[in-house]
Amino acid sequence: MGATGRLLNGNFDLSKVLVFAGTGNNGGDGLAIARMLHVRGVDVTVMLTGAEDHTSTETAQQLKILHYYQIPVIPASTDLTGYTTIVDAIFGIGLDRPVEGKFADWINAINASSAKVFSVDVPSGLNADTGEPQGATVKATATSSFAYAKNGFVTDQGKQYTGQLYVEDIGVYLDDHYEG
Ligand SMILES: NC(=O)C1=CN([C@@H]2O[C@H](COP(=O)(O)OP(=O)(O)OC[C@H]3O[C@@H](n4cnc5c(N)ncnc54)[C@H](O)[C@@H]3O)[C@@H](O)[C@H]2O)[C@@H](O)CC1
Ligand SMILES: [K+]
Repeated sequence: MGATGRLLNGNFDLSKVLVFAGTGNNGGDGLAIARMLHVRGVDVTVMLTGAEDHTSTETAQQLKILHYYQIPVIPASTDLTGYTTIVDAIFGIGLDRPVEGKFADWINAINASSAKVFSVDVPSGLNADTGEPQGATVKATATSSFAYAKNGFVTDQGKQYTGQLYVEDIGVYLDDHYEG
């Protein structure tokens, strides 16, 4: 079952969903989830942490598709009133420095909201290798991790951030190798 399936499994109130997306590929995964929820009739809004013309190639492609579907894409904000589920797609394994400033404000707002939080690949702000928070870090209700459970998710500290952990098969494995 993919990440979207975890959201559709009945444990999340999907009356009004917010996808909080970064401009890297983790955000792109969030945008793909937004589209899949939209085509299933879910009311979904996307908040983007940066400018639309400063996204990764994959994320730019996903944005184009969202615009085709007329899914609302608005600037990131700390006003999260009314959302029943928040999909956290700000940072994944590309986190490379502590989370500060407006990113910390957004993550603190996500943690303070009454919505359930579903993290894409990694709870944003968590160092996936060590399980240590790098500044403000999302505390998820559940996390769908792609391909394998990161080392940091099995530490006592890491588990406090991932919530229920799912591992999604995306067709890549740790022992993949090529013989040529
Ligand atoms: N690598 C792979 O094989 C795959 C990656 N995928 C997705 O791609 C993600 C990784 O994507 P990326 O490498 O684009 O990285 P991310 O999307 O995790 O984040 C990278 C962006 O965040 C910025 N950033 C990092 N730390 C920051 C901080 N503390 N404050 C502000 N900005 C910060 C970086 O400058 C960069 O712009 C994975 O977590 C996963 O969701 C999946 O789509 C499947 C395959
Ligand atoms: K994330």
